[in-house]
Amino acid sequence: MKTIALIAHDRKKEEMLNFVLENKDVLSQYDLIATATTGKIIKEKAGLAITTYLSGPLGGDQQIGSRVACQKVDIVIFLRDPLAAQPHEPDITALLRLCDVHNIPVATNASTARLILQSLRTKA
Ligand SMILES: O=C(CO)COP(=O)(O)O
Repeated sequence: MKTIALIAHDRKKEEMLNFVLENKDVLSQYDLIATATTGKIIKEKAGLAITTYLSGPLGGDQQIGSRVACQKVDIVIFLRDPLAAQPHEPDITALLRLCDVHNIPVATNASTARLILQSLRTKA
């Protein structure tokens, strides 16, 4: 089964939850992984099974980056907050870089994420 990583910064968590609820039918067919707080919200509010890693500022982006480097992640949906500085900015940059290194589709906003999921729907 293919794996999708879901990550959202604090001010993007509501948008992520709405996106997940909107696409629950597709997402439920994939293995889902997430950083801690994002995953907890998705588990509790959308009722989807999801493997969680550490919170982003504590190393979660790096953990997911290592899964990307090991070719264990097929799609990354990372709703970044472009208007707030993050203490772990280098980890975020590293994760996005690894997606490019390994040619993994990565969405950093909800519109792109919707387009990617649309392509999964047409494939199915
Ligand atoms: O900070 C994050 C991504 O950089 C997300 O971490 P949380 O899902 O734990 O809030």
